[in-house]
Amino acid sequence: MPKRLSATTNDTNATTKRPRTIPPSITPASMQYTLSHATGHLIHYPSFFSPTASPTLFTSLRTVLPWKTIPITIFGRQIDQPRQVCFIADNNTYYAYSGSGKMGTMLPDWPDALKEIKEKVEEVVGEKFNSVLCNLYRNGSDYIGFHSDNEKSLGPAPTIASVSFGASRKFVVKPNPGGPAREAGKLELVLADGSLVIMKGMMQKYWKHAVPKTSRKVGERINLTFRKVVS
Ligand SMILES: O=C(O)CCC(=O)C(=O)O
Ligand SMILES: [Fe+2]
Repeated sequence: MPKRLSATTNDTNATTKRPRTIPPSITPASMQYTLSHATGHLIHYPSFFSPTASPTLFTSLRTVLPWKTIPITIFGRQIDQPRQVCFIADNNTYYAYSGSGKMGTMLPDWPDALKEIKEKVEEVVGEKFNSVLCNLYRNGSDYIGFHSDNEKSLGPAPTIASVSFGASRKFVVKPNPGGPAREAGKLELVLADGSLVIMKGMMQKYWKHAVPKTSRKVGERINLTFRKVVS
């Protein structure tokens, strides 16, 4: 019998068989999820940035970052991504994902707000990042479909730190059908303003994640995914 999702907060250790939705009202310092057979690891800090710091950071990132609608090529066809993005990285660091083409930094220097966030995140993660892929979800129609951030350039077990500002959106994690975690359930989190999610270990190999569309009337959301491109 495979082990199911186990969720560990600061003082509880719970195992569940059903998909879990963690409402944003439950805000311990961190919630850790070991995703079946230790095939992946997800740590959720529902309120990593304070409610006073987050709106200022949102405004700064919304203004300073060069948001773009970037077409991707899927099966030879070009389509616009259903959100705006931008990529900021150290010089000579390049990244490409599912048909995006090779991207270099879209600004010559890291903006102060981004530098401040990166340093705070690096401190808790205990690793350094050299790039960030930023997403702007303009409303509930913007989304990111199920995918893994499993590009070779990130190495075999990448650590990705994902920070969210603005509107709360659902973040869904599910196991790959053929993988060792296939019998585990879905995990659903609500990623609120100021939250941090760290994904590491075999997360990108055996699991997929998504931010689905919503018919709820939601405002803008900015998400930053800090990454370390290794090759
Ligand atoms: O918006 C999010 O929370 C997830 C973004 C994401 O998965 C990605 O950029 O790879
Ligand atoms: Fe992702």
